[in-house]
Amino acid sequence: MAIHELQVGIDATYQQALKSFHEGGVPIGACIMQAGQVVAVGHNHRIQCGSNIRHGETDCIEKCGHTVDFSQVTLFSSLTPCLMCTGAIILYSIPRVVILDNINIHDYETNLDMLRERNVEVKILNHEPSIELNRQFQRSPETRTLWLGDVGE
Ligand SMILES: O=c1cc[nH]c(=O)[nH]1
Repeated sequence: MAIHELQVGIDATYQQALKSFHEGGVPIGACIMQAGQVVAVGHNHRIQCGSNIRHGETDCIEKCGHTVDFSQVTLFSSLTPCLMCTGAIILYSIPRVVILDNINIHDYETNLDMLRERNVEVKILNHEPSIELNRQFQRSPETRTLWLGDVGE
């Protein structure tokens, strides 16, 4: 993926994370790109919809409906995918995943192993603004419980 396309994906994903944060939600965003274009964006809806399963990644996959050929896309996520999102990536045969923060999560390495075992290309960027947003949300006393509930710790 060309550098400018990568930047488009990073920006769209981070904007979704910020959007969720400004809505009072868990700040995890995602986007799906195909042939250099963003075809869907999504973010976590734990607070906004009281949802346990609309994570950034699953929300984004859901928004693709049945019209997107998942074999041609790259999914960006502002946090390493959880087990559920890893399952969805494998289920829909998404071939590439770009992760913006692999620092603020501790038990998800096995999810990355699972993706790689299925030949999913995993690119970890460690994008500072995403890391900082997640770090603050995880550490702040007002939002810590929310974070822990969402990441299943
Ligand atoms: O992968 C994850 C983990 C927690 N929350 C999300 O939105 N996505």
